[in-house]
Amino acid sequence: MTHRGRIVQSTGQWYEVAYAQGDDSQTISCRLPGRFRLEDHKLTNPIAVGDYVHFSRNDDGSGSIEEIEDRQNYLIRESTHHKEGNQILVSNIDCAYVVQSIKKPNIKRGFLDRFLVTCEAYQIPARIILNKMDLAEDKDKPHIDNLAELYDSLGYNVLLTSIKDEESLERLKEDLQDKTSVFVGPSGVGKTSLLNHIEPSINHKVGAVSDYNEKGVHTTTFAKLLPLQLGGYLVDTPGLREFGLVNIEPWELSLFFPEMLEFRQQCKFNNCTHSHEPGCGVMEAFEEGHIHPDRYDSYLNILDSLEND
Ligand SMILES: Nc1nc2c(ncn2[C@@H]2O[C@H](COP(=O)(O)OP(=O)(O)OP(=O)(O)O)[C@@H](O)[C@H]2O)c(=O)[nH]1
Ligand SMILES: [Zn+2]
Repeated sequence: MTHRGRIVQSTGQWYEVAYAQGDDSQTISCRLPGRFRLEDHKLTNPIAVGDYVHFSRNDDGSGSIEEIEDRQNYLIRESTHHKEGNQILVSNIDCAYVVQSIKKPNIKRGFLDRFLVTCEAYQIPARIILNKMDLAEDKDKPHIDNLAELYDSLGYNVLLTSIKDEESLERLKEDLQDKTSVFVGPSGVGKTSLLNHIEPSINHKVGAVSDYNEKGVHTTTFAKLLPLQLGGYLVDTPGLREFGLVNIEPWELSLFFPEMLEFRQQCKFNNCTHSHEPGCGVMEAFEEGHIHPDRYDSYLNILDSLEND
């Protein structure tokens, strides 16, 4: 007889699997039998935190993983152990939140757009958190409103938060309920602070540099799923900062800009990069004001980095 559960943590050899036991949630340490082989040779791990699995119980109280369900999506990073290949960091994510602060540090549009492209490429729904709203002055507000309007119109919900504004945190909690979510964003924007307010039991150190040990050496860390009292999980993975755009060809980039989809079909060349080609539907749409100049600018910047890779 097998049971269904979800991997919430891993040491590389053992997998902690959470499963429902009546109304409660339990965990069991499981091993992955050697017969599981990598089918996709670009990946270095056959199983990842976030995977839904079926396991059987052993006499000693441990479990054996019998089956891994197909993944809805996953985030990868280039493996640090293997020269080639990517490691799945975490799978089955319902929503990725790109966290930025409106001040200290300022909003980084480049980071934001790059990350949204990554989410589109990995088929992970994305939302945006603009944090530290308590630092906004009256003169900043029109700019913030414009930004929120732009990204909302592209299908990325924008949440305005401050750890000093309880109401904004309640809205965020409602958003997170019963979902598996991940927070990403530059250093210092308040990711840890937000997590601590949402789930005080997590109690991470604010301002801690979690990615590196005291000597500044990168430490290999596996992702974890932190259960939320309100239902759902938050992904805790320091390695997320390094993850970038893997395997995107320059001509594909516009597939991940929702506002370009309609216009790219009108391009004369089907491998058009919308940067210099004649008969380009995207450039025409930009000139007619259908694509925001800042987004087109981000597009060109990312294209440039893909072409020079
Ligand atoms: N004014 C204000 N300060 C905040 C807010 N949220 C976080 N901070 C402060 O911003 C600083 C950085 O917060 P962290 O939570 O460590 O930021 P982080 O994004 O987790 O940073 P890394 O761990 O480096 O990625 C701390 O001094 C927090 O107290 C907010 O809403 N308003
Ligand atoms: Zn084009």
